[in-house]
Amino acid sequence: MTEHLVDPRAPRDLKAFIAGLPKAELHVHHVGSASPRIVAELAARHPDSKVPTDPEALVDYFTFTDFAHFIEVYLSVVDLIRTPDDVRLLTYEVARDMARQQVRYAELTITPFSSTRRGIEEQAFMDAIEDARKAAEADFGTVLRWCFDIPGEAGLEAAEETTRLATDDKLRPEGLVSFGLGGPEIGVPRPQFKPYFDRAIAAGLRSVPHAGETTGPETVWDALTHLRAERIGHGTSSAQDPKLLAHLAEHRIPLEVCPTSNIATRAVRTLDEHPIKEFTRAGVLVTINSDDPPMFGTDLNSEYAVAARLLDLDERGLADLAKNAVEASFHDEAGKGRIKAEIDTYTSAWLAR
Ligand SMILES: O=C(O)c1cccc(C(=O)CC[C@H]2O[C@@H](n3cnc4c(=O)[nH]cnc43)[C@H](O)[C@@H]2O)c1
Ligand SMILES: [Zn+2]
Repeated sequence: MTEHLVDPRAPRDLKAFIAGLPKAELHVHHVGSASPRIVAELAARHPDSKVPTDPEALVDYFTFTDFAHFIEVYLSVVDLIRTPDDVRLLTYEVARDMARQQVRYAELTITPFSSTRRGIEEQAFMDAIEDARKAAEADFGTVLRWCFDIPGEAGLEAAEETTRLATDDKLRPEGLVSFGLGGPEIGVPRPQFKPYFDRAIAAGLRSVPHAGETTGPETVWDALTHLRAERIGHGTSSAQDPKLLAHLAEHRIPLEVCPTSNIATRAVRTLDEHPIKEFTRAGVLVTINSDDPPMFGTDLNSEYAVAARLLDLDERGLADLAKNAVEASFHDEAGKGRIKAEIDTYTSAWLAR
């Protein structure tokens, strides 16, 4: 599956290099990572769902007219996750798919509000993700960490619930490192979430809201000013504001760039028009991510191949890109050092062949 998804325009050797390159992923959604294999298994458990299980039909189902349509389809897949065992299966199998792509570390964005409001008991939800996290690390060697995000469109009730789940000492899972804000941006101003981000940050979580995916650069400024963002999810429209690009570069605020996602949700018209090159030219730290890979017909390896083409990168350039993600992650310093050393060893061995 991974092989045919890699950008067919990337030189063949570069594809093989990417496939073996140790990687970290910082922007990837839990439910949005459910592969056709996982969706089929969940749908078999809950046959009343309208989500097709046939992979051919899924390709059509995962073709979006706009961002609102994407969220509608996304929530129909959320409806397939009904029990703690569904949560565990999804999480563990997503880690298996990541390990196949040599992902050593991933921060998975989870929306606990969507699950608890659908009736999954909160402690059982936390136990399921933690159980899967530990099993995935033991079985596949992939380290998982969590970002709990507020589904902004669901309002302040969702913000309150997400903050409570993320900061309650008894509930808060060990793997939780960050706090986010997802869903549509239009009509969902960032500043209203300041009190919730303040509480999450006070509890030791890092701030990583989505911003500038479907609205302009002012949303990115809001995320920086009001939500004290340490990284920006997407930040695509930052390219429209040179002062903002300079600020991101100066303050080393990384962007979590997800090129194919931006095309699939029609935030950007074509890959060739994607502003990633403007980001690197301005000195902004760019990380490459897949967002909701099966829904967008991609995977992390394909996104690296896209980046190689758009940024004209060779193997060393790709290795630097992979190291950017490790550097921008919230992994501990020892863990970061191990993955960066592995990237260097792999790259040197590849180039010495
Ligand atoms: O769960 C609900 O009942 C609910 C009610 C109202 C609104 C929502 C949402 O807006 C959920 C959004 C959902 O989308 C996830 N997501 C996945 N990919 C992206 C992305 O590229 N940009 C923004 N959000 C994204 C997000 O994590 C939320 O889980 C839910
Ligand atoms: Zn996202």
